[in-house]
Amino acid sequence: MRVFKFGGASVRDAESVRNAIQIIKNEGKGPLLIVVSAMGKTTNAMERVLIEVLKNRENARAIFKQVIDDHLEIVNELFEAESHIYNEIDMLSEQANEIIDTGNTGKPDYLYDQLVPFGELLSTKIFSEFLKHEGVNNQWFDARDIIKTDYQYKSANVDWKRTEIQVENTIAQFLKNSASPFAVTQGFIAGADALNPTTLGREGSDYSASIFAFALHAKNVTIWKDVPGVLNADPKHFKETTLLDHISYREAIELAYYGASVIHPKTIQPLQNKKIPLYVRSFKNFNEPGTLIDSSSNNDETVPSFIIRKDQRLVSISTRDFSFIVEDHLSDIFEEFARFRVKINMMQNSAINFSVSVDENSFQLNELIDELSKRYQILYNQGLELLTIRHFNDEIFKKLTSDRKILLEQKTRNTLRVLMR
Ligand SMILES: Nc1ncnc2c1ncn2[C@@H]1O[C@H](COP(=O)(O)OP(=O)(O)O)[C@@H](O)[C@H]1O
Ligand SMILES: N[C@@H](CC(=O)OP(=O)(O)O)C(=O)O
Repeated sequence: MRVFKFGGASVRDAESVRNAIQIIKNEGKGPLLIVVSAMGKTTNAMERVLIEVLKNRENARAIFKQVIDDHLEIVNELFEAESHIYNEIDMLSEQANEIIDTGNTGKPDYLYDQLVPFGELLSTKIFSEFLKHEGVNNQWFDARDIIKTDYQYKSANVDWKRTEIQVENTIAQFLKNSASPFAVTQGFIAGADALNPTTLGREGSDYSASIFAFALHAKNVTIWKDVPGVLNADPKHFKETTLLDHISYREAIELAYYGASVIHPKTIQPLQNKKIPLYVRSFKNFNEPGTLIDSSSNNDETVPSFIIRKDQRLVSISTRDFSFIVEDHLSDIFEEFARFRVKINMMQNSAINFSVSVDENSFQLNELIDELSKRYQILYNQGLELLTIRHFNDEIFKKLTSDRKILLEQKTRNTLRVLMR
């Protein structure tokens, strides 16, 4: 049993959908679960719909209509006019419009999880139908009924026991018994119960693929990307990059955690727990082997890797009365970060000061700072970059930081991190 995951870029238009189907046909045999994200930038558009539902319903309807029109444009290129897919899209459109019309009473995060999943529902209906159209019979599954979570809307936590039971009773049974063992489902979306859908956090479809693989005891997982595999740096920031053809789970989880956005950071743990290999491969050059991630760490240290997080804010939190920053203060400060859900990318403390680097666009950052300002003196620097180098050497470090002003620096045996202007 294998799992494939196609992200937004790999299904962003009719040609990409055709290409993805070609990959499935090329790679051949089932049993195969195919996890698909929303097409292109649909999730961003659905987030705009949500913002407007809370402000101006007419605008919300107009933005959602554009989402539907964009999907219909793709459908028109893929299917004949009498295809059943048009009814499916009408049905989804009606359901979403009903939420748009009635749904601004709940809390925003709850409403988010009601509405934003329509991106994935639309893409998977189209994908599954076109796969059939191209001769690969398959079954569509609604991940909201299968991946079970708690009620933490927008970044729900998986309930592994319930999820394993649901996967076994649905997708696993189907894949074991079907003459054409191909299943299609959504990434990113899940459900707390039958009436309350949830989502796993932005870009969470890689994680979905790994949850399904865990529950299915899959032989391996392949995530198809617009890059040749995991590179030693993001090609959007670095001109010259090297493919990491084989790295360990440990190396992959570190790279993802520091911000190598090619893999969602939560993806690795479930796979590592069951020793399921993960392949990251190019959907453009789908005959290339890409990157293999498994238990072997033999090649981890051969190439230095670079990760840049832009738009960082360094927040310095000091006691007002010159008392030491000790455990009481730290636990108070961490509690506030957790309450406002602001993620710390780097931290350092001194006698009376605790400094953290956070993403400038963290959702409730200003609210957090207002709260902390009631008890501490807060200073900050904006417009910074956080550079992480795995397996660094002095020459590389000097080259990348020579003309920069460094505000914070941390070094461990394998990792060097600098926050700089
Ligand atoms: N170390 C890295 N290696 C490869 N790609 C990286 C790396 N770091 C960041 N990326 C970026 O990740 C992108 C692919 O991930 P993403 O856009 O999330 O895929 P999808 O949404 O299709 O699943 C690439 O286009 C690339 O710019
Ligand atoms: N569609 C969701 C989930 C996801 O993972 O998408 P992608 O695989 O395109 O990053 C998002 O954009 O956040």
